[in-house]
Amino acid sequence: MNKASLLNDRMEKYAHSDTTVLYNDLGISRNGLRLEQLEEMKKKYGDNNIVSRKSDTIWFRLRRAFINPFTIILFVLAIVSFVTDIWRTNNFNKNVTTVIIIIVMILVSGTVRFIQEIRAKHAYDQLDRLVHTHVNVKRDGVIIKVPAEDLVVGDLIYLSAGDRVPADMRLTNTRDLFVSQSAITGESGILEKNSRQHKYTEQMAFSQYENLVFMGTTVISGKGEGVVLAVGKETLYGNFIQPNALTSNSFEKGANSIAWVLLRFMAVLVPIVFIISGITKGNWMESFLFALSVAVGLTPEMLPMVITTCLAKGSISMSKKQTIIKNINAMQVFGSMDVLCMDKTGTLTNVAIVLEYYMDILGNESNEVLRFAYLNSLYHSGVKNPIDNAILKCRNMPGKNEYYEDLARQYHKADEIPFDYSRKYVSTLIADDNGNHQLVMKGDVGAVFSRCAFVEYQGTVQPISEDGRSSVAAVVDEMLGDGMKVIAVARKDLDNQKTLSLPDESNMILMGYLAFFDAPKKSAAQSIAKLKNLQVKTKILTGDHQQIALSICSRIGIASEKILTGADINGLSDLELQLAVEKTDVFAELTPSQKVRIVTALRDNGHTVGFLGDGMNDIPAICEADVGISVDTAVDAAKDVADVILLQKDLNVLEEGILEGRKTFTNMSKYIKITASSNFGNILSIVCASAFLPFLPIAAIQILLLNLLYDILCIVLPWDHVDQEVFSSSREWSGKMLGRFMRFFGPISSIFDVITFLFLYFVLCPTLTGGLLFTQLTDPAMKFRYIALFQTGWFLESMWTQVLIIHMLRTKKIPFLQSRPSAPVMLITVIGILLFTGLTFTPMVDVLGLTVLPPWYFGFLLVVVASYMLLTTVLKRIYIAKYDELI
Ligand SMILES: Nc1ncnc2c1ncn2[C@@H]1O[C@H](COP(=O)(O)OP(=O)(O)OP(=O)(O)O)[C@@H](O)[C@H]1O
Ligand SMILES: [Mg+2]
Repeated sequence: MNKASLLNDRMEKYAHSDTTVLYNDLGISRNGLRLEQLEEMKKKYGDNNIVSRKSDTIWFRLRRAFINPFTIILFVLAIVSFVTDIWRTNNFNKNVTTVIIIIVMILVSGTVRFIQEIRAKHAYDQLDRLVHTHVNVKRDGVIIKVPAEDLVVGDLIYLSAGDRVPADMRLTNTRDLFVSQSAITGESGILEKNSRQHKYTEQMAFSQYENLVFMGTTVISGKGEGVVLAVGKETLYGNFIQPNALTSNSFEKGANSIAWVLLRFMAVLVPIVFIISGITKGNWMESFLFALSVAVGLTPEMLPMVITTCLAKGSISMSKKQTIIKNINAMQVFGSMDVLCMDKTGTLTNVAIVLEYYMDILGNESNEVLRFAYLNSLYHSGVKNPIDNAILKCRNMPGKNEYYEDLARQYHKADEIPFDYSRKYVSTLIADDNGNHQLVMKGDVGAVFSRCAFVEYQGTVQPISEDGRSSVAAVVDEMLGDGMKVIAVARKDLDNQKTLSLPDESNMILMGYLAFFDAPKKSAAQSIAKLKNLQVKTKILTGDHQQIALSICSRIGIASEKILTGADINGLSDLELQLAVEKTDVFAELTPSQKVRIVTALRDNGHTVGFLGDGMNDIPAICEADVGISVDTAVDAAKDVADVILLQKDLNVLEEGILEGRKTFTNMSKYIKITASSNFGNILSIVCASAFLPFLPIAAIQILLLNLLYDILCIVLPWDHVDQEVFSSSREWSGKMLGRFMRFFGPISSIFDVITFLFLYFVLCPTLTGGLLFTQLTDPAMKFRYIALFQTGWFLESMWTQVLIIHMLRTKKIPFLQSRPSAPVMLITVIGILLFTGLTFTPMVDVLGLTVLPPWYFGFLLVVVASYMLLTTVLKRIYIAKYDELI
C-alpha cells in the first residue's frame, strides 16, 4: 500500500487549511485544550497508545492469576472429587482431603501468581517513570510536562531539538525547525518544516508536507509548536508498525510455544493413560480422576509466573546496578550480545571535553576565533553536544562573564543551517546592530576547509595558496597527533542578506581552529578487558578523526592495528564489509548511516550486536542493533529508541548489566528445561506403569501433593545462584535445545522409576503381605495394603528424584559440593524432602492413601537416588562434552 494513503484524513485536511480553521473546528484556543475537554477528546479520538493496555487493571491480573487452564483442571478435579468422595458417599467413608488439597493448590498458585504480577507491574511502573518521555504541552494556558501517552487530539505541543515527535501534528509556528524523518521514510536527509498553509497539489507523499510532523520522527534543531491531529494507532507510525512486534517478544513467544508443546503432548498422552488404566483396572471413574491429575501434574502451570518473576527480578536488580531495561525482551538479547559497538565520548573518554586552544590558522592564540565560535554555538538551535558545551563554558572563565553577555547583546541570530553529522558542520547567520550579517561556520576541519576559498591571518584575508594549505595541515596534524579534537571556524560577510541557504556556504574565509582535550578514561581498558572475559567483543565506532581515535586507543592500551574510516567503508561492497568488520575493531570518521552499515554487517555475520551511543548521530544505529543502549544523559530521542538505558555512561555498569541479564536468562531456561524433561520422564513412567500394573501406580491426590511441592520449589528458582562459567559466555535461546535436553534427560528418571516399580511389586509388597503377588491375593484388606505400600514407595522415590534433579541439572558442576544453590532453594528442598518423607510416618498417611514403610525401604531408596544422581552426573558430562552447554 502506498504509505501516503495511510495519512490520517484530519492531517491531510488541515495541512491545506489555515490554522485558524483548525482551531475553530477542534474548538480549541491558543491556550491549548481546556482541562474539561481532555476526556471528551480522548473518547472521541482515542489515546496515544500503540499497544492497548488492557493488561494494566488489577481485575485483569486477578483473572489471569486464577482463571487459566491449570486452575480449571483443578476445579474440575475438585468437583469430581466432591461428588465421589463426599456427596455420594455414606457418612463413614466421607473424605474431604482431596478437595481441601486441591483448593489449597488453587489458592497458593493463584495468589503467588497474583502477587508476582502486581510486584512485576509495580517494578515496571517505577522504571517506566524513569525512562518515559515527557512532552511540553499547553493546557488551559499553562505549559506543563505530560507523558507522551497522555496526549490527546487537540493538544498544543512544543517541540525542540533532540525531541522525538510524540504524535502526528499540524505545525502552527516554527523557528528553524529541522526534522529527520528517517524513522518512517527510511531516508536519512534532514528537512526543514514550517507552519504555512499548503497549496493544493496532486498526490503528494506525506513526507513532502512541510507543515506536518509525524510520530517517531526526530527534531534535529530549531523549535516548533503544533496541534496534535492523530494519536496512537491512527498515526502514520502506529499504522504501519506491526502491533504484535510491540506486544509479544520473541522470548515470551518461545516460552509460550514450549507451554503449548507440553500441553499438546499432554493432550495425546493423558487420554492414553486414561484408556489404558481404564481397561486394565476396570474402574473408569478412578482412571478418569487419575488421568486428570496426571494432566495437572504435567501442566507447566508455573511457567508464566516463573518467567514474569525472573524478568521482574532481573530488571529490579539491574536497575540497582544502574541499568534500566526498557523493553523486557531486551533482557534476554542483552545477555546474548556478543559484539558491542560503542562511540568514543563518554565510554573511552570522559563525557565532558575541555576547550584547550583557540588559534588562528598558524597556531597562535586568537580571541577572534573563539568569539565567532562562541556565537555559533550560542545561536544554533540544535542539540548542544560536548563540543558546544565546552565552547559555551568559556563564559564561566573568571571575569569573562560580562564580556560574553555583551557579545550576545551585540549580535543576534538571523538564521541557521543546522548541524548535520553527514555534513559535519553547522552554520549560523548573525547580525550586528548595523544590520551587517555574517555567516559563521564551525565543524570538521576537512569539511569546513573544502568550503573555504580564503584564509584570514592577522586581519588580512588572502586566497588559499598551495603553500598555505600545507602549513594549515601541519598545525592540525600536530594537534591531532596529541590526541586533541580539532574543529575549524570559518566566516563570510553576507551584508544585509537575512536568510541562509546551502549555496551561501561556499567561498568562506578560514579563521582558525579550536582544539579540545578529550581525556581518556582510566577505567576504560579494564572495562574492555572485563567485557572480553564475558566474551563480548568491543568495537569503536566514532565520527571523530581517525588520528584521535588511534591516539586515544593507544593511550588506553587497546590494540588497534587496523582502523577503517568512513571513506574506506564507502569503497567496500556489503560482502567485503562483512569480512572487514570481523578483522577491525576501530572505525573512525563515520557518518550515522555508516554506523548503521557496520552494525548491519555484523548482524549479517550472525552476531548479536549491541550499540551504545548517546548522540543524535547514534540513533539510527541504536535502532538497527539487536539491543540499543543509551545513557541517561543522552538526548531524549536516543533514549526513546534504546532498549536499555544506563544511568551512568560507564562500561563497568554495562558489564554488571550483562551479567544480570545472563543470570535472569539462565534461571528462566533452568526452569523450562528441567520442568520439561522431568515431566517427560514422569509421563513415560506413568504410561509404562498403567499398562503393566493391575492398579494405579500413584493416587490422584498424591500426584497433586508432589506437584504442589515442585511448584513451591519453582517459585524460589528465580532467586537461585548461577555459576560463574555459565554467564561468562553469551547465550541464545532456541526450542531445538529444549527438545534435545528433554529427550536426553527425561528418560533417565524413567529407568529408575521402572527399577523402583519392579522392586516394589516383586520384593517389597509381597514381603509385607505374606509372600504373594498382587494377582495371587484374595483378601481385599491385603490388596489394599499392597497398593498403599506400592504407592507410598513410588511417591517417595518420585519426590526425591524430582526435587534432586533440579539440583543435578541446575549446574554443570557437582551439585552441593562445587555449586551451591541459593539459600531459599536449598531451604525449600530440605524442608520439602523432610516434610514429605516425615509425612509417611504420621497419621496423615491414611487420608492420603499412603502407609508406613519399613526402614529397609529407605536403604533401597538411598541406593536408587544415589545411582540416579551418579548416572545423571556421568550423562551430564557426556551431554556437555557433546553440545558444550547444559542449561
Ligand atoms: N557541535 C558541533 N559543531 C561543529 N562541529 C561538530 C559539532 N559536533 C561535532 N562536530 C564535528 O563532527 C565530527 C563528528 O562528531 P563527534 O566527534 O561528536 O562524532 P561521534 O561519532 O559522536 O564521536 P564520539 O565517538 O566521540 O561520540 C566531529 O569531529 C566534529 O568535527
Ligand atoms: Mg557521540
